[in-house]
Amino acid sequence: MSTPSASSFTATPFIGKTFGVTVKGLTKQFGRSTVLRDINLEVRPGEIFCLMGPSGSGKSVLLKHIAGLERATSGEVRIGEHDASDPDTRDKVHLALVFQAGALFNSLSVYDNLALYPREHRLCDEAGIRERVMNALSILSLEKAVKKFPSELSGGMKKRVAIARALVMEPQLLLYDEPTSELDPVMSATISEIIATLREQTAVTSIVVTHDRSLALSIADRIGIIMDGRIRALGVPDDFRHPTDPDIANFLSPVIDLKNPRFKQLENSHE
Ligand SMILES: Nc1ncnc2c1ncn2[C@@H]1O[C@H](COP(=O)(O)OP(=O)(O)OP(=O)(O)O)[C@@H](O)[C@H]1O
Repeated sequence: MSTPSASSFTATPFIGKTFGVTVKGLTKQFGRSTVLRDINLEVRPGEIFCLMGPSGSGKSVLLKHIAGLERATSGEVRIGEHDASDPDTRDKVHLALVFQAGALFNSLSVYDNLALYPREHRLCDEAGIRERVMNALSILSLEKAVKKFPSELSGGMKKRVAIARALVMEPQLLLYDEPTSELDPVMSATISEIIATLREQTAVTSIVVTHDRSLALSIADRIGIIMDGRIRALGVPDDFRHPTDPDIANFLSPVIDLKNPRFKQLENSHE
């Protein structure tokens, strides 16, 4: 299988304008549970910002607010000068999401998965759609997969198709939710390289929710760590190589203690 590398593809710069994201005093409650607590954050135009944190800490909920898929209990999210929760913002900002599971339609070929958005939004005629789709597939070295169906693809190829589908939308803001989950280290490194190269070549602002420490340390301009609904640490990758905060250190390099009584409890729960 051919895997793309930074040097093996060239992206056409899509759209000159790119947007930053401002999160101000964002709090989100679901019923009685407070999931985000007074989040303040600035993602700069053209930046790769990696958002990390333990499971359940609120990363995906924050990403959904940026995508306009959740309404804040209080506070606000702005994309450039536009309110992220205003449905009209989607007409003004080309925003694309790369979801955890790839979210491809199994009944559609790779080509039709990519063509769906421009067809539904009547962005151009079929010849224009073909050009966009083939350009995105070539950027991700996926030309040979054009007629395949998602069930015929490996996990890494599905992630690349999901990124290609996002590119067809000519995004000015790209939101990735766990782009390397369930991938082996080589494919994870390839996806990281693709995210970095796309940003380099198209200047797209990229927000990446990830558990992948090596992805964040290798490609992020800045990293934010969210714990219990709050931004607990914010900095450049070098700040996180030898963290002094014990909670951050333990999150990034957990020490596994097999004598921990929790393991005994887990064992007993399976008896
Ligand atoms: N629609 C919802 N209704 C109620 N609770 C929700 C809803 N969406 C998320 N939550 C809760 O909000 C909390 C944070 O969820 P979120 O998906 O943001 O976590 P996460 O940090 O992305 O976790 P993971 O790394 O496991 O994906 C969780 O306790 C989750 O159960």
